[in-house]
Amino acid sequence: MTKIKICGLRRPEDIAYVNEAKPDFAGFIIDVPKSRRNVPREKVRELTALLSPEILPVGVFVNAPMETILSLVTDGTLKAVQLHGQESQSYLEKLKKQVAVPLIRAFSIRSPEDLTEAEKSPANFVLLDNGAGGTGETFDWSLLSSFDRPFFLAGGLRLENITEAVSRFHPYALDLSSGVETDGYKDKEKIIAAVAAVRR
Ligand SMILES: O=C(O)c1ccccc1NCC(=O)[C@H](O)[C@H](O)COP(=O)(O)O
Repeated sequence: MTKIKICGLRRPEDIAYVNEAKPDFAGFIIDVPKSRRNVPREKVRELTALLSPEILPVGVFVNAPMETILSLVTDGTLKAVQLHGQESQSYLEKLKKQVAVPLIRAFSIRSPEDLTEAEKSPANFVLLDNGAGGTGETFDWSLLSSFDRPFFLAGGLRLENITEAVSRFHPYALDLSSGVETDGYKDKEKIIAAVAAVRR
């Protein structure tokens, strides 16, 4: 069954919402000041401590120093890591040798060549997204027709299009952020409805 990740959690209320909805993954945008969903690394520990143990906390990083990631993985704060910047393949391979948690590499999909790159990635999972992340916009899904590895589908997913996304592409997981927000904040009812729709 397709899994679901709710990304961009930053308040204790957001954690209460996901604890009720029970998605598979909860994403935290860590040390990315340009994002309105930014959570400083010191606060991530407080938030993940409130998270229900069956939900996997994922740290989302943009060109972060590797030490930041290592400290949050080795102390058990994060159970998966998503690289959403311009991290090189050697950075990813070095990190992979040092952590035992799954690595998710994000790709911005604009052309068939982007998908070819994603297919070759040494990451445990790839996440196919639109733009730099958290844009609330889909990419051209028709490009996905021959994509051939398990993937997280991201970018502009919301209640109105997740059923189509699951039935057309059978992704490993869906990743939602803007689509489960109202006025820039996570919306409990939208989160609950999205998780229920994917589980159906
Ligand atoms: O959400 C952000 O603000 C963000 C900023 C910088 C890097 C990544 C970011 N989000 C990563 C995610 O995994 C989002 O859930 C994904 O891009 C989908 O976002 P949306 O289109 O808003 O559903």
